[in-house]
Amino acid sequence: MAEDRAARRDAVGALGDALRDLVDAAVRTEVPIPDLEKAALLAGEITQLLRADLREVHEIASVDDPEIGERWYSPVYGPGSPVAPPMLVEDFPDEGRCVGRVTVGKKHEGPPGLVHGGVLAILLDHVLARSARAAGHGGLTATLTVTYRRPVHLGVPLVLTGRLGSVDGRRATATARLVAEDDPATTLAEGEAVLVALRSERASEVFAKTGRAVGAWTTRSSDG
Ligand SMILES: CCCCC/C=C\C/C=C\C/C=C\C/C=C\CCCC(=O)SCCNC(=O)CCNC(=O)[C@H](O)C(C)(C)COP(=O)(O)OP(=O)(O)OC[C@H]1O[C@@H](n2cnc3c(N)ncnc32)[C@H](O)[C@@H]1OP(=O)(O)O
Repeated sequence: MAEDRAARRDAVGALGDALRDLVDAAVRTEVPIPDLEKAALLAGEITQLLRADLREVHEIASVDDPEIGERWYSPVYGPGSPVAPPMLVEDFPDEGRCVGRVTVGKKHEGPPGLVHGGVLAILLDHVLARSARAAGHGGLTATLTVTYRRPVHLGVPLVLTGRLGSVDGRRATATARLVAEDDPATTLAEGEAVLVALRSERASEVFAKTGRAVGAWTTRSSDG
């Protein structure tokens, strides 16, 4: 069974890679109209193939692990998601820190040649929530403040560092910083967040439709 899931994860990741290539080509192509029309037909065939067995919207994917919050279709880091950049994240739980590495492409463009600010916000939100989660203080983002200091260019390797700040009952704070890999001294954007763990009874309500125990966003203590 474990082996089945590993094989399925490989296949999900391979499809994700292929679809991300497709999305990149789709948002950059200047081929003639008949080729666009042909591509639309071919894409429709792929859709039919995948629709043969679909989850409901609240259902958790068989490749996921909801207890630790590993999401194979996460729009931020999910290997299976065509819309994820995807960001690769390393956790340093003892230091309350995590480091994300990502290069953002054309599909996430805002101003010409620059990364969309909303996309920077989602990347910062992820490392903020994750630095707390990795240190055992998982919660939902209650507030998120983003400061955009310099334009961030497409196609440039970026490094995001999230750091857990204070913890007070179900509430934690975190800060994050975004830099270009080749210029780590210049801050491009910063994030600050308050993360609040759901009380367990509230979590049961919020995640009821998934039909599964979802531990990663919930307080595990009785401090609620
Ligand atoms: C696949 C292979 C790759 C491998 C990857 C492997 C692993 C990946 C693993 C993990 C990934 C990790 C993490 C990243 C994950 C996700 C990041 C995305 C995060 C989100 O996308 S998340 C969605 C958006 N988010 C919401 O959907 C929240 C909606 N909202 C609510 O659900 C409530 O609003 C809530 C719960 C926030 C509060 O509700 P509540 O009823 O529990 O609150 P309550 O009043 O009891 O307050 C309790 C204490 O929090 C304080 N407090 C409350 N609100 C505050 C605020 N705004 N500012 C300051 N303090 C606040 C109070 O002051 C009190 O503090 P005190 O106890 O000291 O008085």
